[in-house]
Amino acid sequence: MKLTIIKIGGNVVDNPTLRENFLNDFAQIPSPKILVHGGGKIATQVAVKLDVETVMVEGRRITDKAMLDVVTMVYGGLVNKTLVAQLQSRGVNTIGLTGADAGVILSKKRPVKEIDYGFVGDIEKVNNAFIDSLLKQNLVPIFAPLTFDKEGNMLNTNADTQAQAIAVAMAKDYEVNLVYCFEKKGVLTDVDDDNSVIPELQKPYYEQLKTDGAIHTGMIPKLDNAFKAISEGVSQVTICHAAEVRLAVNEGTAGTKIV
Ligand SMILES: Nc1ncnc2c1ncn2[C@@H]1O[C@H](COP(=O)(O)OP(=O)(O)O)[C@@H](O)[C@H]1O
Ligand SMILES: CC(=O)N[C@@H](CCC(=O)OP(=O)(O)O)C(=O)O
Repeated sequence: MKLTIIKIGGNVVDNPTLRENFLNDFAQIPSPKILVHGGGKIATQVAVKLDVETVMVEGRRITDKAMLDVVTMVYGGLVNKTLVAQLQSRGVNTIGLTGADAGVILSKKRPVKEIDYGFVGDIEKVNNAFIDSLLKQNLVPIFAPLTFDKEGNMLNTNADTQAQAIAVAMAKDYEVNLVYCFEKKGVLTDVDDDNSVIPELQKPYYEQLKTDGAIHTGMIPKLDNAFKAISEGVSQVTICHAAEVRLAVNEGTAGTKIV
């Protein structure tokens, strides 16, 4: 059986037009389906208001106790519950979850090496049977990028990684189609030119573009996760513009396909 897993990033969540159109499209995608959201941009804005400094290293947020409080409020509360309500109004029976709810995504606090990331979690286990039980009740799970550990901590977890881990876990029982939606038309050879979409991306070309500096910043962890998903049993992985999500899901003709 097919399962569609869509990830949306902070630039989509934070843009009213993009978000509204995306939610209309998401509502039309056949179930079973899962939504994973980010929200890094909103967390940074709220942190400014609360006088908490944002530090990012290689696309990951250094999460001290004050920042953990911010991301728990923003991802687990504001963003997650707003998306739940907005999809409910479109007739989609959503249930919003962090990884701590029902113990669905267990993590380990990232060990301190050269860098102390603070309360950042590396995923150890996804309870795919629990997620499956939600899907079998015709619910649509919406995951916030938060996990938990056995010591009672909430942990901040990159949303691209969370989507990959959920997709890999669900691939045991489903033919999973994982779609990363963001604000560009796909993986580009020139990041400033939306007409330079790479239709199909293989690992060697990715490595070359990375070396050349054409692929950088947030696209690197996204692609590392995309290739991991494909190598661990996910049937299809696409990176595309949020406005093209239905094309990507229904026709497989939008954005960049990872092969
Ligand atoms: N070759 C590339 N093609 C497209 N985007 C790229 C590329 N290289 C770097 N990027 C950057 O990666 C960003 C996407 O990563 P990120 O900001 O983490 O997305 P999200 O928040 O949606 O997960 C784009 O906004 C773009 O600035
Ligand atoms: C550990 C870590 O970096 N977590 C991310 C989680 C949010 C996220 O991934 O949001 P986007 O998809 O919008 O980038 C962060 O706090 O920024």
